[in-house]
Amino acid sequence: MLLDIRNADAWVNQNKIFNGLNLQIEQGEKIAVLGPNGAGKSTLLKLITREIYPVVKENSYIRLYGSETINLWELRKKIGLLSQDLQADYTPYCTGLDVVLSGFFGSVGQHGHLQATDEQRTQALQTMKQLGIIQAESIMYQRLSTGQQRRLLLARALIHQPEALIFDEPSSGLDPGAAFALLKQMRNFCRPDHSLILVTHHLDEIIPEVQRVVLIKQGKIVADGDKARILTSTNISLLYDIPVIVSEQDNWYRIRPA
Ligand SMILES: Nc1ncnc2c1ncn2[C@@H]1O[C@H](COP(=O)(O)OP(=O)(O)OP(=O)(O)O)[C@@H](O)[C@H]1O
Repeated sequence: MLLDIRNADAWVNQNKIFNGLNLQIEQGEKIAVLGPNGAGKSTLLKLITREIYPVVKENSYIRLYGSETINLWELRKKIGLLSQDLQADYTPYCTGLDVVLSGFFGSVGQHGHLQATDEQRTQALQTMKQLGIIQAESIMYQRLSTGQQRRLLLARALIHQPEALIFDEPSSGLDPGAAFALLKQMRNFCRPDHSLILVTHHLDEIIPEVQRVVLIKQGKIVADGDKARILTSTNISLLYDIPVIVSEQDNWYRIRPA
């Protein structure tokens, strides 16, 4: 099992975000997580990436790959992460190529004494070409646009061939061409043994490979199950407290005002 959260409480500063949270995700599952602003989606991802720890109490745990104490570096090898927070926290003083190479080391920015091999550099440059960001090879991160930074972080998330992708609003700041390239990368990644956890506000970036949808509101999972069963106009209207119409075509979903 990729993730097993049992009866977890979690606080962010003075705010209790989760109270007895339960969520299980099998290896190979592709899931989307939806919910209004402030619902707790990013906090959930931080519990998975160990940026936040749950309250220690009886009969409560978070297991990743079957372990409550998985080594952080092991975890980073297995996971490709892309989020707003990572983008904001990323150290400004490194080149585009360094950003992508840092994915091999699970580091943010400098990778200390670890030197990238020629093979890793070739691979990084190849991925940058595929994502249309090769021109940023020698440019400092801080001098790039939001969308360019995001493309680099996408390349960073994929470069070490992780088993699972954890993406928090990945298309934010991307132009349509880059957003479509992102969807293509996600689809290519979705082999049967690979897992995807996609937090999004955009139904149209829930790729057909996603089979399960989890709805979160005010720190509670209010619906969880098969995509077609969960992504209905009624459920999404209730989730966001506005009347919407959800439509589906060829396993792609769209939302519009009712
Ligand atoms: N640094 C912080 N200090 C205190 N409370 C915080 C902090 N960061 C987030 N929160 C609170 O935690 C709750 C959950 O936030 P979280 O970022 O997980 O929501 P989200 O569902 O990802 O929202 P969004 O769609 O806006 O990204 C919110 O109510 C927010 O006020």
